[in-house]
Amino acid sequence: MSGVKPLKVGIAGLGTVGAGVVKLLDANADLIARRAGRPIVVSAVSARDRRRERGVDLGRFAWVDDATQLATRDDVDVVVELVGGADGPALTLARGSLLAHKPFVTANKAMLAHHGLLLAELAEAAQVPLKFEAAVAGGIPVIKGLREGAAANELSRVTGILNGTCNYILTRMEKEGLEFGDVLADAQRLGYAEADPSFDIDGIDAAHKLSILASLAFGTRPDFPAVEVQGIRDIRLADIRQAAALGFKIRLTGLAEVLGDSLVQRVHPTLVPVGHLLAAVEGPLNAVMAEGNFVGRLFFSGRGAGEGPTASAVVADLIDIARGENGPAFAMPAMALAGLKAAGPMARAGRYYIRLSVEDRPGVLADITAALRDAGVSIESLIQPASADSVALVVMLTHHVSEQAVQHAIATMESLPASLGAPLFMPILDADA
Ligand SMILES: NC(=O)C1=CN([C@@H]2O[C@H](COP(=O)(O)OP(=O)(O)OC[C@H]3O[C@@H](n4cnc5c(N)ncnc54)[C@H](O)[C@@H]3O)[C@@H](O)[C@H]2O)C=CC1
Ligand SMILES: N[C@@H](CC=O)C(=O)O
Ligand code: NA
Repeated sequence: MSGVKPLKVGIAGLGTVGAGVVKLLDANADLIARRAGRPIVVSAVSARDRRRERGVDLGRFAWVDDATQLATRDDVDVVVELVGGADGPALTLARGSLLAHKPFVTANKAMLAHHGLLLAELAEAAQVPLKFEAAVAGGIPVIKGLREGAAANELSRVTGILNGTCNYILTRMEKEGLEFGDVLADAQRLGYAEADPSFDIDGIDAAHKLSILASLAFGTRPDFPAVEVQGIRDIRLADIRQAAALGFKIRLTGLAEVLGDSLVQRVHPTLVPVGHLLAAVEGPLNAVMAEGNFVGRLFFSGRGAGEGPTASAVVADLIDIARGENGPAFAMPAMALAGLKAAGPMARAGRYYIRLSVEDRPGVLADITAALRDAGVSIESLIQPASADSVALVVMLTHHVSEQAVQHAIATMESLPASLGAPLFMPILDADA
């Protein structure tokens, strides 16, 4: 491909994803050049520690101590940000690159969830692409799928498993009978977890991604603060076993849908019927389901975290840029994105799983059932799994009720003298949802 100008890439961040991008560009260089119409080469890199062993030869690239300088270097045509963090150097680099009219690629969902609208506006003003396929569901081409493949459809709902770390933890608990804390370190070692893993396990990472998906799907401004979030920290092995006995798996799901003139955005551990597509999503896999008014149901699945899959998505964006593609970041021009009010938590209804720990003594079950009756929550089944010592676990599945009623019953149950901590509740996904 002599005579063709290569696309010169500056990479900030050489951790799991950054090193993966260098390896992939090396390994598939010829194929990528044929598909992109020109070679894609790394010209300059920046990271915190120059000497760290990363399994790649960095001697060929210019080393830049201050990553934000990549934005203005003549040997950089496109900037790839793989540092992380909603603000700080990542945001400075993003703004600097777009203001310098350089295409910008990022895997940073935290930054996009907080500043996506601003960055989209800057990209449009500069008429350069802002690309972030890696930011949602790692290697799965779901951004492209919604932004381009489903662009002709009105989308009514997006549901998904959006965090590989949580899915990996829940699956290993389920298959190996391990407790939550036993598995987290493995997820970190395998490169799935965020630098601060509480972003994963507390559902914040999934919420970042959900707010990006909602914007793409519904033509709304990314609204991360409006996402209602609960993570998996309180899920015990006993919940997973009980759910399995009742025909469910526990998955951390994200749901976004437009209800009238308001937007539901929610991340919550959920009971998924074993026959449902999302129940088969295991380990670090992610999945996204979207409903279009002409295409029907779309189901995307694949690896949502880790070096190879995430690098694959970053390089796909670079190939688009090398080809000259430059569509709007969030499927329509930033100024056309609407602001929808958040649907209140009390607008919801469905079936729920409730688990509480109580002192094992006479009269407690009667108090629990009274709390449910007074709140108007009707119970489909109540189970008291065998438990040790003087602590009893009580597990209930409700009939279809309002979440407001469930929350009311839970508040009463928590205040009972025999209560041993905050009850856990999880929505149950409908089999055909
Ligand atoms: N690991 C994964 O599976 C996925 C990660 N992401 C996102 O990709 C980004 C990078 O993630 P990882 O590679 O996992 O993180 P990491 O922690 O492995 O790597 C971060 C890199 O940034 C460098 N860095 C930190 N501060 C810097 C600064 N001021 N200037 C220059 N370099 C700096 C570090 O030295 C390191 O090389 C994050 O935004 C993350 O949310 C997205 C999808 C999947
Ligand atoms: N920490 C994230 C990485 C990918 O986005 C996850 O576990 O999904
Ligand atoms: Na993706």
